[in-house]
Amino acid sequence: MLPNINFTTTKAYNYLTDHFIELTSQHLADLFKADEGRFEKFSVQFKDILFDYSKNRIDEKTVALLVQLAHECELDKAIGAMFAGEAINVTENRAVLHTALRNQSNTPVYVDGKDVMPEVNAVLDHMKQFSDDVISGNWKGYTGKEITDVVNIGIGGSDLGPVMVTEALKAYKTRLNLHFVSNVDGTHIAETLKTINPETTLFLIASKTFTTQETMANAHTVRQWFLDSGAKEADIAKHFAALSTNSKGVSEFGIDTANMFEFWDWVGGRYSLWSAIGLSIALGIGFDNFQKLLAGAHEADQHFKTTPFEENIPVIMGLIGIWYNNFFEAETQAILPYDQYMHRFAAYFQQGDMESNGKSVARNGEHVDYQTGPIIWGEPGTNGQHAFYQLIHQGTKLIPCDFIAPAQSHNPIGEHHTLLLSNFFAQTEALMNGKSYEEAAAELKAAGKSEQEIEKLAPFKVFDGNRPTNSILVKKITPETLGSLIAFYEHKIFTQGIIWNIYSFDQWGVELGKQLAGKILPELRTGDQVTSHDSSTNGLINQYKAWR
Ligand SMILES: O=P(O)(O)OC[C@H]1O[C@@H](O)[C@@H](O)[C@@H](O)[C@@H]1O
Repeated sequence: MLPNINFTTTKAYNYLTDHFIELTSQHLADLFKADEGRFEKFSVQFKDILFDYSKNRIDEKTVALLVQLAHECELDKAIGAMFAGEAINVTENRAVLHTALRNQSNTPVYVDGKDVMPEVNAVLDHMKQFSDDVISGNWKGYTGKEITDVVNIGIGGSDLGPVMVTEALKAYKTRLNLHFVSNVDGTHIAETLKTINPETTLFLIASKTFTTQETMANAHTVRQWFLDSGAKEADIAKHFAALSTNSKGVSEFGIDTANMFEFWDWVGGRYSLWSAIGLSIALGIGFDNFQKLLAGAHEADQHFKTTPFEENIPVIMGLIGIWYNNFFEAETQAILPYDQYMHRFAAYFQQGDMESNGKSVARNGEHVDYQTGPIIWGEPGTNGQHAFYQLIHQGTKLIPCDFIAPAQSHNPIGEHHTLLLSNFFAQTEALMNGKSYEEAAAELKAAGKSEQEIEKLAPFKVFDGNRPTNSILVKKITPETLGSLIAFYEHKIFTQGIIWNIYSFDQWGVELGKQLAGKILPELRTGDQVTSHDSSTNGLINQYKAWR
């Protein structure tokens, strides 16, 4: 059972409200000047990951009160309930056990009295054997040729994780070329089909439910394309595999259940890259590396489960997020990886975070009267610097940012990585310190500007600073560190969901779009004028019919 506590009624929340007033008058740069030990105090190293949260608008009292808040909200109990396989996804009556998928220590994990580890391990063995076979060329297509290309067809959680991870770990690429088709827009599949050969392509139909409209439409299109190219029904077994919880749906589609990689309803879609949904990852970077990814996540799980909150990276990340979301009224959170390979990391956690904590009904069924999940966004540095950092530095909104960078590059070309990292360090420093009027004026003077020009220009060159950031410096982006990093973000989301007293593992909001599209689809199939909606929707549909 999850606790049911309105965090705004806790003692800690009350203290934090007063403390917030004290603290907002202090500039971050002054907090650093006043305390030489700030970095040591507010940073945690976990293996090859250094999490520095000292450039946040916090002091020791803030951290103590936030930790008290976590205790009052019974976060420890909630963590225990998740790892123990309790049905904490209450609205779907399901356990939440992505942690069991990477439970490399193999201790039993029970769901309804049954240990799930034997099944988890059996699917992992199947994935190993299959991916080894395909990568080695042992697995042949219907004309006897080796597989060269793998197309993953899936959307949302059945797409974003594998895309993000295979991009982030491209340095570990096997000989297979990966493609991902998600959008129901025919352009996505059409453009992919132009680049592949049916004789040497393996299609992975990735869908937890095996009913998702987009995925089914794309799957049927490729199946037809495959048969039209000259293959027979019997050849499908050599070119199609399914990653799903729905074995009935898979066999009805015509995929041999021997080529089905199963997972279970206790794996949430947006937490499923660790499951059979990760088969494209195993094919793309090799099974050993996939297993290292799981091992890295498992280590982060142990850290989350056993470390006191004061030293617990995902708990601190979550609490600091709450500090900005609920006290500073920050609406968004930027994730800024200084690593080109991680260019889909923010997009991945857009789903991870926003689908999990984009909720407004508390666990007691009542509407919340406080803010919940933030808007997540971001792009890799340094690209973002030349696009939207202007607003982060000088806009009117407070945007807490996570800066992530590896100390070692997989591509150490010339001075590139040093240049990249100089930007990484400089940005968080500048966001913290800002630039005073006097400094701006002095710079203009040094550039030879007249007193009059200085007076005119200096106000625009002032930076308030005091803008908060986390810095996550990792030694290198390896499968292990990436696995840990993803798990930390997952547990950050969990921590916040517990404190906001919401259910983080359902997604009823997504269902609405599916229902509405299902209602309009039959209307689009005829040429008849539509009058059943509001005037805007009718007008748009009728104009579409006139133009198509
Ligand atoms: O894996 P399937 O079942 O196709 O779902 C794909 C995606 O569908 C969406 O509507 C959401 O529910 C996501 O959480 C999910 O990842």
